[in-house]
Amino acid sequence: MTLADELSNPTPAKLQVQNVSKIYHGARQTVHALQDINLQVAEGEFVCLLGASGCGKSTLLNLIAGLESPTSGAILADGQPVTGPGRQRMVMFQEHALFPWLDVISNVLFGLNLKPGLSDDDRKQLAMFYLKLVGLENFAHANIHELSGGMKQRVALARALAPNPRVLLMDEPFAALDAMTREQLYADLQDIQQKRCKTVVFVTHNVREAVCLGDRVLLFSPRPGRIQAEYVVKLPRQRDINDVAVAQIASAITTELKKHSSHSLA
Ligand SMILES: Nc1ncnc2c1ncn2[C@@H]1O[C@H](COP(=O)(O)OP(=O)(O)OP(=O)(O)O)[C@@H](O)[C@H]1O
Repeated sequence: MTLADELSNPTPAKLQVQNVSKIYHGARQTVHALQDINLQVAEGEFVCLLGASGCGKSTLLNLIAGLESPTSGAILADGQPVTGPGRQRMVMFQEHALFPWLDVISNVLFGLNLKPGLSDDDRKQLAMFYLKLVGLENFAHANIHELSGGMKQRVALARALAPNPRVLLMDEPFAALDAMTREQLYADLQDIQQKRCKTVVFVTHNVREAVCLGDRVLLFSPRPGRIQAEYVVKLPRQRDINDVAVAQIASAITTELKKHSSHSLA
């Protein structure tokens, strides 16, 4: 590679979404879920996808995860086309999706099955490391049904983190939790993301949540989903969702949203 090539080819973004459209052909109707989405996410960046219900946020997340394929366009991770799920891109959903017949540590160990070359003892130590990171080291052998909703989401977070993915794809992971539990998880997630340098794409329809967490907030238009506006949030971390500065930016975004959408957002 020549110097000119080097200069004209900066390090590729961690994630690239290039002219992506997604159309679902159902038995009764065709849904144009996404249209001409272009997006670059840098390594270590926290990007929030914000928009009303049905505007295609989860669809985009699933495409980035490799769980679905775009109708047109391409998705690249580390410069390589995404053709299916990979252990560098772990997904966390609103519902914890834990295995109820396994205890807490076994659920986290399940995530480690994706990681080759480790002894059983290494895996157990790693699982305990991640349980400690999410504050559940004393619940390693608890049954899933013994945990609160917030604790279940913490186990799901530990399971997603355990294979040490570079990218976390989170689809409204805290939506079902009470406000206080959510606030604690906002703090923990920011801490983990910064310390472990994760790239995060986070779907939400909660404007304050997006501003509290995101380095960038991408506002989606209603169907077909397009990126309608982009907000760079320059507030220092750790951010608190109750900060006045967070509320002010959220309020400006909400005003913008109301201009373009008849749907209401939190
Ligand atoms: N597998 C599918 N088959 C057919 N249509 C689908 C499928 N998945 C999503 N859709 C449609 O695509 C559109 C976008 O859905 P998507 O779930 O991505 O929106 P969303 O912004 O994440 O919504 P919400 O905030 O309610 O989760 C919706 O109209 C939905 O009905």
